[in-house]
Amino acid sequence: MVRFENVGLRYGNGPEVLRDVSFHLQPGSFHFLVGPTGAGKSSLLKLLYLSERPSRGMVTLFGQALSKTPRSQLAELRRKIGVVFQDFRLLDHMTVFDNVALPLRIAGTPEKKVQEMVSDLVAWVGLEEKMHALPPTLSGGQKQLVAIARAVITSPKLIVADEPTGNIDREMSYRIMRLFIEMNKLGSTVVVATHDMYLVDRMKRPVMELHEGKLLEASWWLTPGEAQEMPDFA
Ligand SMILES: Nc1ncnc2c1ncn2[C@@H]1O[C@H](COP(=O)(O)OP(=O)(O)OP(=O)(O)O)[C@@H](O)[C@H]1O
Repeated sequence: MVRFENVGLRYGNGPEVLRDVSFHLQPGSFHFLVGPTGAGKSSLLKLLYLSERPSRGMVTLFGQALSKTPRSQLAELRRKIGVVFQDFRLLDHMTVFDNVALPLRIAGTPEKKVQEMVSDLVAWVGLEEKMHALPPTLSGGQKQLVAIARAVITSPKLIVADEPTGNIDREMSYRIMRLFIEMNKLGSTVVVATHDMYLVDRMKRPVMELHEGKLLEASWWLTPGEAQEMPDFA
């Protein structure tokens, strides 16, 4: 599903912020990505959602080596990846419904199907009553639920979340993490970068740890089958 081999990343002429990063994610797996501020978590995620290209080494996504993928085909790969950011990145002048519908409309989905899928998904994240609200009228947690709905509306194979529960209270953080678990149980591979070690400890999912741009040995791994059997929280 995802393979990194001796990957390095530098911005411009700066120092390498990721060094010799190698790992393999199986389809349907769930991983936390942790490490101190500046360790390179966001940078690693940018490589995963194709916003940066590695300076060296090899990244393979969905069986396709990125170095051999022409730029024109990157958009197609990106459509298989759902991304969630700490700061939501919603369009404030568009309703909850229209924000969530955006990826479908860009893909040319027939409007009747859009209406059906978006209504179902907004209800699934628990925001039925806010369907026609504008993002600035929502709480931070509610905005994140909208951002997650938008990220998963196309059933992406890979979901990447960068600090999705930063600045969000504990109860809402659990609700958000449950949505990622649900998506994982439906087959998406999920990677969540976080500082919230309490959440990591309670969820007992495999952890990848970065330190000064190096990936430390992962302590343990779950097969996708084992992952399906896991309780949501310990
Ligand atoms: N666009 C950029 N240009 C230059 N340097 C960058 C850029 N983005 C990140 N860096 C540098 O790369 C290093 C890793 O940053 P990154 O944001 O990936 O770390 P992080 O682990 O996500 O940190 P945090 O937990 O604070 O979000 C840092 O030294 C940072 O200053």
